Amino acid sequence: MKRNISIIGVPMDLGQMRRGVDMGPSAIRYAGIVERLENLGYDIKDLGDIEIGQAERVHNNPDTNLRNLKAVAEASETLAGKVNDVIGSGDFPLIFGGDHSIAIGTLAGVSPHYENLGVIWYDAHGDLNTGDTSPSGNIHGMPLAVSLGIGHEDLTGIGQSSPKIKPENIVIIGARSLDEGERELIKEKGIKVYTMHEIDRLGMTRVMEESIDYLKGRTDGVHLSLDLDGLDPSDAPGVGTPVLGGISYRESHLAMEMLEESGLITSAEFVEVNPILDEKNKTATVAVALMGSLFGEKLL
Ligand SMILES: NC(=[NH2+])NCCC[C@H](N)C(=O)O
Ligand SMILES: [Mn+2]
Ligand SMILES: [Mn+2]
Repeated sequence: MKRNISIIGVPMDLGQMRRGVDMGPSAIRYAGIVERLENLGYDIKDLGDIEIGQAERVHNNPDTNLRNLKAVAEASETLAGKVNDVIGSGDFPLIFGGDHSIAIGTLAGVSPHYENLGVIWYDAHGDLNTGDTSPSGNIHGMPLAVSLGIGHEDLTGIGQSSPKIKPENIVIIGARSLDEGERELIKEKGIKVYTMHEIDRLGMTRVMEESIDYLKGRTDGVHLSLDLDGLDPSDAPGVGTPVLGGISYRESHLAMEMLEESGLITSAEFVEVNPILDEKNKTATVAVALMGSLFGEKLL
């Protein structure tokens, strides 16, 4: 892992309807992320939060089924530029959400730097909806589709080119809630998914070994997009769309440690921490602990 990390906070809550997820970046900082990483010997630059337009927090647009499209698209463009600059400067970009719609901007900023960008999508959901398939109109359920070049052009058109990633370079881990259109897309594109079924059956060790092996051979950089709702709600209660039966805290630590050992990860984001829904900042604290493991924290 690179020794210099630049942090970008994205207080985005327009990709979904629950208030409070815009306070995620503050909660993660309050839980001590900077000191935690500095203690591991990293040089941290906290670039602060990007500004989110509060413009039209509205009802759904019936033509597109995309809530707050304009404001989400603008923030994504800004984030893409910042992430692009961070990688250009040689630093490791570490992004704090905010809801998962921010991955549209993150991946738009990361992708120009790699021929074959890999993505690990650690999430209860596929986030593979479009306006046509989404049951909610919430853009946080769409970023992975957008990054594949599927969806509204105001979103797929962000950054320098589209698509940002190829379907064969994606691994989804922790899925247990997929909409019909998402299931179809996964089959059509042959996206590799480890659902909770595989995690139960194979164990997290094997899931991560296989994921790492799979991505190692075909990618020249791997982005980790970790939605805290990938974890079980008992370990990460402060999320807007919790789904029972998730990945445990322990399994998640193991996953982060194995990623660290692999040396594969070149950028990362931690999203969907919602302090209003949380219990004493537990979810932000879990996020910080997982980042500790991802960046090499060891007991002995
Ligand atoms: N990033 C997330 N938490 N996404 C949840 C998405 C839920 C549902 N699939 C939807 O499209 O609305
Ligand atoms: Mn999710
Ligand atoms: Mn998600």
